[in-house]
Amino acid sequence: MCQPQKSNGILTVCVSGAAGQIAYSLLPLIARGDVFGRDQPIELHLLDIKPALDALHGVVMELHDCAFPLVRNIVETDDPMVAFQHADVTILGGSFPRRPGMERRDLIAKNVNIFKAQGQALDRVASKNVKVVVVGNPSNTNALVLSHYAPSIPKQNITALTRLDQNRAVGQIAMRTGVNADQVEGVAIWGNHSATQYPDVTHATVNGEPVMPKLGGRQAVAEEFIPCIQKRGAAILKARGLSSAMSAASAIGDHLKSWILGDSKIVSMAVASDGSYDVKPGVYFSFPVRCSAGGDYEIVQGIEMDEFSRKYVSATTEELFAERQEALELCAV
Ligand SMILES: NC(=O)c1ccc[n+]([C@@H]2O[C@H](COP(=O)([O-])OP(=O)(O)OC[C@H]3O[C@@H](n4cnc5c(N)ncnc54)[C@H](O)[C@@H]3O)[C@@H](O)[C@H]2O)c1
Ligand SMILES: O=C(O)C[C@H](O)C(=O)O
Repeated sequence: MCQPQKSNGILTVCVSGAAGQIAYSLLPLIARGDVFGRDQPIELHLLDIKPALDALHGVVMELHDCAFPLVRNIVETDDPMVAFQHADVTILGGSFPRRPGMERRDLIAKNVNIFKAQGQALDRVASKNVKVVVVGNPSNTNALVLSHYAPSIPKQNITALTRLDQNRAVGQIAMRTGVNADQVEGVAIWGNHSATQYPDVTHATVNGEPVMPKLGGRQAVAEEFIPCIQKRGAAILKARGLSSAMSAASAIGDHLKSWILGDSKIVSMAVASDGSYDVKPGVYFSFPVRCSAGGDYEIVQGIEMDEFSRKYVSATTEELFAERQEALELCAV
């Protein structure tokens, strides 16, 4: 069950980047009750930057036109202090996009400023029990910066989205083996939401049978399946001319539903590393987690990791610590 901070039982859900394309697919899912439950009334706090406020107002007009019974109030603003006020759940999609010629460091620099300001605002006005999912890229490192500037919010309440990568892996397995997606189990995403992520199928099954041979064995998985998932975002961008939005929104809904309402299945989320699987504390790293109702989760322990998997986990860990170093240097400026 959700535990709204407000005594009237209304859950305050903040969406940043609310005039953007992910929000356009996500807001109806939330407003209809598909994420937090069909009996959970909500107040929407929609945040975007000043130049996008007219577009945001158009989105709000459409939300009114949908006449969703669960939506009790809508706030539209360009001020994070207003948007995060009493927020129970915050979805952070607003970020600076990569432009041609930008180096990764430039992208991190632009986003450090955004997530610094948002972290400080969250720290001051959000519920101390707020649940945050960072979506804007580079999402794991943006989550780290946010957490750095929001010391009063427990680190475990801040997460970044890798459920899209998990869903992509499940979708590919289902397609390649000719089954429905719900017949696939045990896929895990490790590390960064980037091309170094490790979509791990070493323990995955289809109808209870190991997936690896069905995908053609380790070499085929290494040469075809893993790169397909790692580069799926770029492939969609190339095909659509826009980055993924419907699938991202659907994955955000899945992430929050598992986290807030609990899930009998193991799912992947980027969470604060705690030394599990030799990933030192200090980064937001995607692990397989088990979510219990009410917003608690734990990193699943004891998953056997062979040499094949260790190599990938080590590469994505290295990338995240390099991003951390760059971000913290920029924070110190
Ligand atoms: N983690 C994932 O799995 C995943 C998947 C897909 C997309 N993404 C990322 O999610 C982000 C949003 O994607 P989109 O397709 O909705 O982008 P979009 O460009 O359509 O929308 C982004 C919105 O954010 C707003 N914005 C920019 N700076 C802001 C700020 N400081 N505060 C509030 N709002 C701000 C923009 O005005 C815009 O309306 C991008 O960074 C994208 O790369 C992540
Ligand atoms: O927006 C992007 O760069 C791609 C996005 O993160 C995705 O995985 O689709």
